[in-house]
Amino acid sequence: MSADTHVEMEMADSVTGTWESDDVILQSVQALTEHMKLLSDETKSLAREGFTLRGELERVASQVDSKAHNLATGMTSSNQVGHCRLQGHRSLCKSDGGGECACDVRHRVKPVVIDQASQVDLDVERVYWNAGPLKKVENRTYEAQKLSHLPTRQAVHLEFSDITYTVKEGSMWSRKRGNKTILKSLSGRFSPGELIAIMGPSGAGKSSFMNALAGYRTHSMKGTLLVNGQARNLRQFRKMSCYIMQDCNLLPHLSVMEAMMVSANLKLPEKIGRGAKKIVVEEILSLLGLMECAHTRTSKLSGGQVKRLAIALELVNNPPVLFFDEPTSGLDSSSSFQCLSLLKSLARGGRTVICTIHQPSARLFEMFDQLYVLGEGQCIYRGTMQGLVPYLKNQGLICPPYHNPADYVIEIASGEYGNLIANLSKLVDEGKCEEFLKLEPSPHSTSTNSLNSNNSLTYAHSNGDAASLGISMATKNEGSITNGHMPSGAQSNRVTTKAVFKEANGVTKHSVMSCGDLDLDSGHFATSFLTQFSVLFKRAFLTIVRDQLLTHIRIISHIACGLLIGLLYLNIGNDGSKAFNNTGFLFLSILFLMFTALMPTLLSFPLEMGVFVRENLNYWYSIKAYYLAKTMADMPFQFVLPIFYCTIVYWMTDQPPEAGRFVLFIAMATMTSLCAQSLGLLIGAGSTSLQVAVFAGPISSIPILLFSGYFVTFDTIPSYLQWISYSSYVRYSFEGMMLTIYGMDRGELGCPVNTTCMFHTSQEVLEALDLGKDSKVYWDFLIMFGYFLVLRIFCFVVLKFKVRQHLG
Ligand SMILES: Nc1ncnc2c1ncn2[C@@H]1O[C@H](COP(=O)(O)OP(=O)(O)OP(=O)(O)O)[C@@H](O)[C@H]1O
Repeated sequence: MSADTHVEMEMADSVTGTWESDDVILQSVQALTEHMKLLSDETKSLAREGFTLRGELERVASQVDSKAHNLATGMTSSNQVGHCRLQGHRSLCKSDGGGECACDVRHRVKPVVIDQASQVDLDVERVYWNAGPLKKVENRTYEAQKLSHLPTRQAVHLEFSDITYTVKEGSMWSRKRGNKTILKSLSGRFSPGELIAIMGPSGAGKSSFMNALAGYRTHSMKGTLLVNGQARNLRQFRKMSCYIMQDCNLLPHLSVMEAMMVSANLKLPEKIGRGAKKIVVEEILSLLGLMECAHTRTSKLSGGQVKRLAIALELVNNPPVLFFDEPTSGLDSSSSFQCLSLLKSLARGGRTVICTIHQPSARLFEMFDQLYVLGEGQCIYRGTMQGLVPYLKNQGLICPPYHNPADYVIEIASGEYGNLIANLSKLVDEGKCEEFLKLEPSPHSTSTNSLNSNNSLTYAHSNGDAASLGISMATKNEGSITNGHMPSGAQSNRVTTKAVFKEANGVTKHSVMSCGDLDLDSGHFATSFLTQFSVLFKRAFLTIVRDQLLTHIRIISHIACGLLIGLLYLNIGNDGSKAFNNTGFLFLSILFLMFTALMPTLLSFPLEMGVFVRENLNYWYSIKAYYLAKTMADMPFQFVLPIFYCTIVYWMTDQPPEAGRFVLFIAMATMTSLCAQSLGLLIGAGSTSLQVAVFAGPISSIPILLFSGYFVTFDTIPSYLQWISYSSYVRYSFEGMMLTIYGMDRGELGCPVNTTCMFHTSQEVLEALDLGKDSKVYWDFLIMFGYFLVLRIFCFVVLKFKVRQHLG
């Protein structure tokens, strides 16, 4: 194949052509086969030498052996190795084993100039798919690296030095209050394309370290953190990275596809159409094995699926840096393996993948490329997974045979072999680990290896290949980003453009994003405030409609309790002998409306807080957009439900049959409900847990009810406590309702024959409850509206505070 070949594919569904053998590919396959055999021999000899994990190595050796054999067998049938001559152009399609070949072409690929070396690499990859025996091997790892429709991103190198994190210890009032240093002068470098594990015993500082790297603990953190050679800009960095927490908080009432579309609509630029976003979403879902449950509600997913969905949600905008806090926690060994395989393939795609891990099994441990081992907040080893055992051996710490090296290093970090942490940390500082920093091929990484033009075994991420994996790598070959410096503005776009063309040149990579679609360098959100609001409003509305607790039970209870209360106080509204009962009915109605608005909010909002914090920290949207959407989406229900209730009870209890009074009654009821819900939001946002919220909600209602003027009239309240009465919104609600029913010159009340009536006029009822002539319904309404606004503003401030707290 000559250099500078032009390749073009036409848009078509399925086309056939003539199959041709290709000597270049045959040569490449032969070379690859030799390498696989070599690898197999090396693995076998390692196993023979009694290297740790003997069984595992032998298994790998036999697998490599059989793959090499299969490949060699596939090669003997020359018609399976070659090119499809299609519509006058050479293309890379499947052979049917005979002279015909078929091609499923879905996209137009612009003509691109390709060089011979990269074409050889690509052809070899094709052979993996075309050669009969190998085609049967499902290789999700390989697939995971592609993510061809994701926006292209620049790879990110993280470099940190002298990271120190100190917290205040002891209570605020204690004399013994002092500082505790959790992270002690940590330095290192994390590169793209590698799966990095932060390991250490419990309390070693893994989470604190990752928080510091991710930018979630910045106030008490000291040290330098460079992103592609430049000081980290926190806003930019948060936009280009994502943090997947241990507890994957998801909204339970959305399906997997709906949740993904919300993510796509918020994280991808607005100019990208819905169809294109759907392609991105479907690609990620099928890659992560979630396509089968695309229409399943997230509450019905298994633990492993929840983890994968949490990853999928963040992958939408293809962040080049991924942080995972204990990604395997709560998963069985098989799901843990799958989860780490996925992370590894994401790393192989050019991403920088960093996870904390407690104590991985030998099988999981082997999957990591780089380790950063912590003990008491100090680094005791940093280097490759393979380098750990030799390094420790150099220090006189010999890992016993058949012992998991991960367990061994954790035992060392826990002090089981004496207090070695200070010494080991000193050795790391002296650079004794440096020789173990270089990544060497591991038996498990065969799927990510490819042949370069020199036919030497290299990692996929070590040259331009990474561009075809969705992330453009900052390597020596990349012109202006030679030194790992992140280019800005046009320069950045140029690099991305190059990557996109490389994709086109590649096999079937067609990013639906055009270059420059993603403005990574700005610290702004991907979408405008209006888009954020509309996406979040739709999501919140859908969630409320589907939420049985919040909506279905509330609708039923408003109707059922309305009927029950209506029957209990049937036809008493105009009876002068039952005026006290009628005031009881009004107060009971307020109580009912108050608690039916307060309790569901208290129960649901703290659970939603986790989702909000995660999404906000991962830079999906602004707090303002979320809060406004959440508040507005609930508004229709806050109007409709009191209308249901009031319509039933007002007429059943025979209140004055006047339209004006009826509308005012509904208005006061709605405002009561809104105030109660706002209080619920405030308590829910401010509470540290659901239990605290459920306790604090009803307790906070006690003074509000006590000072409402129903149990104790205003004049009876001691003067030094009367101010509390002004802060009780129920006081205004009750007063407003009383004035609505008995005020506005209602006149005489009915008095049945042969009955002694305590009250003959409505004015007498109002005076009995200290509701003087100067009380006005509209004032009560306005004060409640002000109360509602103040509570909502407080809630917003609390939400902001909570996010700040997380940012440390
Ligand atoms: N805000 C804080 N105030 C006081 N101590 C803290 C604070 N945050 C963390 N620590 C302490 O710092 C140490 C490291 O905590 P960290 O959560 O980072 O450990 P870890 O290695 O992630 O532990 P685990 O594996 O158990 O989650 C612990 O001893 C913890 O108690």
